[in-house]
Amino acid sequence: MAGVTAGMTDPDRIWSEAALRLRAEIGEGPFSSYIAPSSVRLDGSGQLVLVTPTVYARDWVRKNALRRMNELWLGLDGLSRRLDVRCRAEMGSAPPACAVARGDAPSPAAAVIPMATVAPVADGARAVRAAGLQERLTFDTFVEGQGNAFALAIARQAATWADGHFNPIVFCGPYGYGKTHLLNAIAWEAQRLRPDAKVVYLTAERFLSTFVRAMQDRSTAAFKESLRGADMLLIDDVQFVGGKASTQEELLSTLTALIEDGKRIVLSADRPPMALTEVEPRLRSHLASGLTCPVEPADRALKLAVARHRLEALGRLGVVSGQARPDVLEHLVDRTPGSMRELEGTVNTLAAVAGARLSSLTVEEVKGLLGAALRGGPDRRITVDEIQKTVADHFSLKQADLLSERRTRAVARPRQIAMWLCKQHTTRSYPDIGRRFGGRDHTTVLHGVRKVEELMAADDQIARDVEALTRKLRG
Ligand SMILES: Nc1ncnc2c1ncn2[C@@H]1O[C@H](COP(=O)(O)OP(=O)(O)OP(=O)(O)O)[C@@H](O)[C@H]1O
Repeated sequence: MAGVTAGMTDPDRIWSEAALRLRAEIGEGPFSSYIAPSSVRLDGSGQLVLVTPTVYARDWVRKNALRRMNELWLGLDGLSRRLDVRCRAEMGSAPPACAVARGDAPSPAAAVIPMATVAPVADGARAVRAAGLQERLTFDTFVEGQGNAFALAIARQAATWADGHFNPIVFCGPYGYGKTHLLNAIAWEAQRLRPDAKVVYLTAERFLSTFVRAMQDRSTAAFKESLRGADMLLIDDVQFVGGKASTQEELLSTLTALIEDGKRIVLSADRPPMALTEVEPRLRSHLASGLTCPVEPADRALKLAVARHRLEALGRLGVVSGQARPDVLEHLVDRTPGSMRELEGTVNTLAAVAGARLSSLTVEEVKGLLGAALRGGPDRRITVDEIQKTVADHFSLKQADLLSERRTRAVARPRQIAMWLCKQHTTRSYPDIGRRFGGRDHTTVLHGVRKVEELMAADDQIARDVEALTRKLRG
């Protein structure tokens, strides 16, 4: 995990690193067929795009690698940009990303990202370890506040491998307030303190998909071995194993084996373990047997501190210069409803539009620059009901259609969009959203949210619908 620079901005370097990891994960065959012949470029609107040689390759990437590629990219990119994928015929003669993203004049001679120089594939163990860890998420970048002070203290302690470590430690709390950040920070720090230890971080979804693939390939022994050799195992969003009996069983036996061997387990979930009703009781009680550590939603003071911190980090990367005025920061925070994730989005947008002018910007100018992005008032809460009504109205449906069993695309797609909006604009968990959509399972919601994320990158009409709905909801 060592040797990678935190918060890079040069698309060349980000892509070399992201591609290296992707190659280790998807294997040499698909990588050399679909990814290696592709290059990262900027389109006319400043969007970073992976350009594939053919339509077939584009569709393959979209279906099999885009999501993961974006996770890897986001983990490395100091500007939190996302990658789209298009085929060469759709792009015309867009310039290579490296020149434009740095703000240089686009140079026709600038090379596309040289895939041939991607370093050799990492060994399997390293790939498991590094998969999904984000360079930016360390203790240095985590801001302490009232709602997270206890969690931060426990996380720091866990990272030191101190004796008396509760096993497992479960960080729990609503979406977007720093659980993933803490798990990443623990993993980086623990690995820094004991470079020879095997620190394994993965999301529960990754646990699930890797396990399912291992069952299909009849390679579960290798899967078990890769996890059971861990000195510290961190699993993020553990609620997502709910409902899958064999995966839960596998997780339970992994946890028991590691705990018996005195290895460290750190998990995160959107609720306290005993409230994870979709998780099998034996696993649930194992999860609850260590220390449950809440990560509370941030108050205004913490949000202000995080916004300031983020702008300072962007300043160090040369994206902005100077500091924002305190009233500008307050305006930003008060007009950005939702979690830290939404706040980071607004801060990034401000940084991108303000650049060198940041310190001189007034609230009025920020309103002018970010108008549409900042319409949410300080006390405005968007509800699931409101989202359902707005979406139904937008697509000329009835609210009841969204809650019904109907699966035709004309109903299913708006339903998925409504689910995605609920995840973005409310603090409700996946199971909670599922219940509000006619008692659907949380995996259906997760699938819907993912689908919309994929479609937004691939389908302009969906992106426009989502944008229009977001505008309507923000009022
Ligand atoms: N205290 C904090 N200091 C700095 N950044 C923070 C803090 N809390 C959250 N963030 C940032 O907010 C974003 C969302 O946080 P994170 O992904 O850790 O949330 P989460 O609780 O894991 O959400 P989910 O349940 O969806 O996984 C991240 O980019 C993270 O760096």
